[in-house]
Amino acid sequence: MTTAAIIVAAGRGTRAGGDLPKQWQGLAGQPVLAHSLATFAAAPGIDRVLLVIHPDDRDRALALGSGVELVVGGTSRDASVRNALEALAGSGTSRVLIHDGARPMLTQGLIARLLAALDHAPGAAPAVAVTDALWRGEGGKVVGTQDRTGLYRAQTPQAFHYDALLAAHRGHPGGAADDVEVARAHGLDVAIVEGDEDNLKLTFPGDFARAERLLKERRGMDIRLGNGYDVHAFCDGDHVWLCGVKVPHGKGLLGHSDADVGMHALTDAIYGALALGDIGTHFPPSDPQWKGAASHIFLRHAVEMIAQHGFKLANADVTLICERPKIGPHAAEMRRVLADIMGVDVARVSVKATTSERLGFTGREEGIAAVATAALVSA
Ligand SMILES: Nc1ccn([C@@H]2O[C@H](COP(=O)(O)OP(=O)(O)OP(=O)(O)O)[C@@H](O)[C@H]2O)c(=O)n1
Ligand SMILES: C[C@](O)(CO)[C@H](O)COP(=O)(O)O
Repeated sequence: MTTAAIIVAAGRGTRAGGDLPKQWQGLAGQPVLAHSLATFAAAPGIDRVLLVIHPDDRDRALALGSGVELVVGGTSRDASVRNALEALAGSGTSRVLIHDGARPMLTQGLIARLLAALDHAPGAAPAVAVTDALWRGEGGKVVGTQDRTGLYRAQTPQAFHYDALLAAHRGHPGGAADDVEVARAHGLDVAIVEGDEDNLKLTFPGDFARAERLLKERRGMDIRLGNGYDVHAFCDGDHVWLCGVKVPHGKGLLGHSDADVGMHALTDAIYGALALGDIGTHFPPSDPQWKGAASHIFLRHAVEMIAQHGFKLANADVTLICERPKIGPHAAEMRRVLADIMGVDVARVSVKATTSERLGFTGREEGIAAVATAALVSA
């Protein structure tokens, strides 16, 4: 039995506003769509995932990574679903789950309930019973009440036997609100499965804040720790750059960039906490544009990555290892500069130093080493 998930994401999200269609806007550090894609990708019983996109969004969709099959959508939701169903024709698909890309909060539990329900019905869809009183309104006044008995709020994913839903779509004139409407027009029974109050559809701008709150609650506290280590050799010169501060010294530090060993270690600690490689991954030394570059460019990039991945910096600790120059007189300024670049309170940034008791390359004053730790917490 082959089961495909179809995520419809070809709409323009006009009611939600924003610079991008709602399904491509950021939510907890990722595009909205990435949340439901990840849930389907990890769900037992789901064999394929098709993402239905607007032609303008192809590059964004490709950037989501491999494993997702792209289908171009139509000018209405039901046309978008139909395109994906047709793309599956002849593939041996037996069951399909149709999901709004604008509903990032779906759970594997809901997917499992729907698949189980398909054993007993050609269609199954989640819904939440209406619990509030219902009114009719006119001109800002209540003009009547509506019996709420037997009323439900429809959600997605909506699950069907594939052949039956394809036939239903082929026979439908268009204009349906959802696939349950299309299926019922074709005479299919659709079982109501317990929905999830949190499985909201992002429709208006305010819905993003609610989804963000719910996702944070669901994830709980996530803590990431990274370490960084760097060494630069001394060369001729009259100053060194350490943690963003120009320190007068009888030698300079040799490096492709400004050789700020402390800032490099800190930058690598942040990349490490996010499992994003190191400075060389993002700013290859083979690339001449980074020759002599100020290291705050690297640190700023790493800090941008923190926010993009849904974290914030809890604290950072840098230790410089050298006999000279003496760091103590500059440590407060170094902390201030680093905190400023990272946009955090200076109390969250520590810079300290140690000698290596004249042992090793730092003891022989051949160079300076630095180690750093960065702790990130979910934002
Ligand atoms: N031509 C369309 C229209 C809608 N959808 C998708 O259907 C889902 C539910 O639709 P809705 O919330 O109405 O999204 P939009 O049409 O994008 O929103 P709006 O009506 O505010 O423009 C969304 O994931 C949307 O991307 C689609 O794939 N193709
Ligand atoms: C399919 C749906 O999500 C069910 O609630 C909904 O009908 C689609 O969104 P729209 O706002 O009605 O276009």
